[in-house]
Amino acid sequence: MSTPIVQIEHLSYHFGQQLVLDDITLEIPGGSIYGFLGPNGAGKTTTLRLLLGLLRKRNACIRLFGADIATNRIAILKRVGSLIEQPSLYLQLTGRENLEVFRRSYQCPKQRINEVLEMVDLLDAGNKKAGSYSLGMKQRLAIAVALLHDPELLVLDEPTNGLDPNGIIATRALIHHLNTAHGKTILISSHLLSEVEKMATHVGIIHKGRLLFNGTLSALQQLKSNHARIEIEVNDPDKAMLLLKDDFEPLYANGKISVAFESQQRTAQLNALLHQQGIEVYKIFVIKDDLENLFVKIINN
Ligand SMILES: Nc1ncnc2c1ncn2[C@@H]1O[C@H](COP(=O)(O)OP(=O)(O)OP(=O)(O)O)[C@@H](O)[C@H]1O
Repeated sequence: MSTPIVQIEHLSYHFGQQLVLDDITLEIPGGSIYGFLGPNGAGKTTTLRLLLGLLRKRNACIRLFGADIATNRIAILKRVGSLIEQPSLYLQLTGRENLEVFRRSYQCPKQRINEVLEMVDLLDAGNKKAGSYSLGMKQRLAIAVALLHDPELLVLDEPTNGLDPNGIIATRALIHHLNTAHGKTILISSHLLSEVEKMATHVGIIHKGRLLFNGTLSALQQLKSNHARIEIEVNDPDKAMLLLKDDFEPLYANGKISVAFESQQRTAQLNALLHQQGIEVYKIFVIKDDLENLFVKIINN
């Protein structure tokens, strides 16, 4: 297996007396979109700042591309593009001129400006002043700046924050495109599970400085289906409750019976049992806890 692009081992961090990160261990595989998810104040930005060497800690075990950030910061940052704090754009300059300013300091070839404008879908708006851009366009221009030196890893802190629905969709599409068409590994933080669920291949859930989940999105969704229930609507709920009581631990609420989902076979058994006892089954379906509920459950554990 190839070395993960990011490896954090047992990372803790204090601001004064406050423990902000508590023994964080995670890995981000190359080629992934890693959604770093947590409510406000969970410790996402602090983790990202430590990762990029913007905050320092002695003996923190943080490796990017297999090298320790503490001793290889400059070499590592050449391979990383990031958007952590507010994008620092010159609003009186055009999108193209903004890129030219950064291109000179990064010493990238001139043609790179057109390439990154195209990547973020701003080629047509490149000659307009950044001050006239929508928030979503400004965000895309800032991402274009982060892409100038052709980084392998892109770190974006809450990239959809404050955007309108169209801006959110465009940013999501851009992240997906950068990953699939340009091979970028992307780390995005977010406080919205629904957002992460739409973009990420891998997920880390952080709450109060502790990492509660780290794995693939499908593993998280598997966890979700383990929380699924079967809902049943019948002509005689009282009789059905009696029948199911011993084997299925049914719950009754709002005129509906529900039992924990175990397997399709078990669902068929339940249906057959009700049918054999003369109960008419009007509806029987699996309801999955949406990830939002699961997230709340995970963080409340
Ligand atoms: N420079 C700082 N000095 C002191 N405390 C800080 C500092 N930066 C962050 N904190 C505290 O550390 C904790 C984690 O903050 P952090 O910004 O990492 O969280 P977050 O998950 O990124 O949340 P948000 O989405 O609100 O930015 C919070 O309690 C915050 O108040």
